[in-house]
Amino acid sequence: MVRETPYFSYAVRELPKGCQLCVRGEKLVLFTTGVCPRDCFYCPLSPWRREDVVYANERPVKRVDDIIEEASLQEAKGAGVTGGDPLARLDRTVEYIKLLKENFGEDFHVHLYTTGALATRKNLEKLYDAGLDEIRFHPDLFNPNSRLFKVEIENMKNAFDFDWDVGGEIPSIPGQFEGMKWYAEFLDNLGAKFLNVNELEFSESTLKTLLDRGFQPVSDESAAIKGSLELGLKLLEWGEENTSLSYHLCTAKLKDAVQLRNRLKRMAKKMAKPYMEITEEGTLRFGIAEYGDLDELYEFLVEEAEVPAEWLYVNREKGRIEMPEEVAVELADAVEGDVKFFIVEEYPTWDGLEVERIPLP
Ligand SMILES: C[S@@+](CC[C@H](N)C(=O)[O-])C[C@H]1O[C@@H](n2cnc3c(N)ncnc32)[C@H](O)[C@@H]1O
Ligand code: SF4
Repeated sequence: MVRETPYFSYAVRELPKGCQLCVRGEKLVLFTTGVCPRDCFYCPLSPWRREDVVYANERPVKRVDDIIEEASLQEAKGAGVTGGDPLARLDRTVEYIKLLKENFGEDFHVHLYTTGALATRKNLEKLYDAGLDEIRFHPDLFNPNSRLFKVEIENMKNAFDFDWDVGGEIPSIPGQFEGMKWYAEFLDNLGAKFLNVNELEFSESTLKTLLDRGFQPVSDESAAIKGSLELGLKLLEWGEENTSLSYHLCTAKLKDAVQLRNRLKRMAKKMAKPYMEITEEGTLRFGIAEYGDLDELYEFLVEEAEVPAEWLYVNREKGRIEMPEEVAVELADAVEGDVKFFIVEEYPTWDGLEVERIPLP
């Protein structure tokens, strides 16, 4: 039976270990390069992420310590190594896997996504020796006449010489059932453990291409593509009968509502300053005051408005003074002039993305 998980996704048999940690927000997302030998029409990466850049979650990585710091803040129990194709910068990827294992121990679970184009036996051996626990292949399945597809499929066979979990991970593309079935059978015959299927989503950079190809979003509020989820479910039903693989159909809703929220909540506990409230969604909520001269504003708030200094934090980078929500509400009522007060909600992430701003009268 295909079962619905508590995370708005669907599964047949056991969830891969990498997914079990990811849905709980316990996986660091380690993007080791945007470089990739492929050019999938559905590639979600923005143009600046297609470059040779490194990120740990949303944090740009300048030094290896940035990776350790981010993983510690998140209290991560593992990492998903992604890209691009992490094998396009193999030495860097190997170095980071070793670093994580050295700092957080052997049990820190690391899985990696790859096209397979560069998965020679020698390269896989380096990843295995670094401690990689799980590898997921995404070959050019929807372009089966390409030269790369043949190389990727050949290379995948090398992965079965090592004692780690091997699986596939592909998007569910409406109209491509035959290809997806073929891949499930191929994996099953090789002795793979699982096939993960992702509900297809558009991103800013692919919306036009997907619309031109006749795909439609499921609604105005969602990035998911119509028919992808249903096709994924059909594959899971077929796969349960015809293969012995485990399947996980990862939905757009899981990524937004569960995985991201759980990761944010873990981060929020570490990032929240005393005057910030952690919301149900894992965002940080607090009050702010904005005014041209922050020093003048600070002096006014402490001396004239008699706000205890320990309730205030001058954030020069963002040009504002931060405080508890209730204090901002009271001050907005009492203070006249050009000072502007707001309640804001931000992600507890490195970039502190603002998701809500309520002006106070
Ligand atoms: C974002 S990629 C990262 C690793 C690598 N770039 C790749 O494509 O395999 C991870 C997985 O996302 C899936 N994916 C790629 N494009 C997608 C899209 N537009 N919507 C949903 N899933 C997608 C693929 O199944 C892929 O294995
Ligand atoms: S393999 Fe991944 S990164 Fe590479 S083009 Fe395809 S979706 Fe983009």
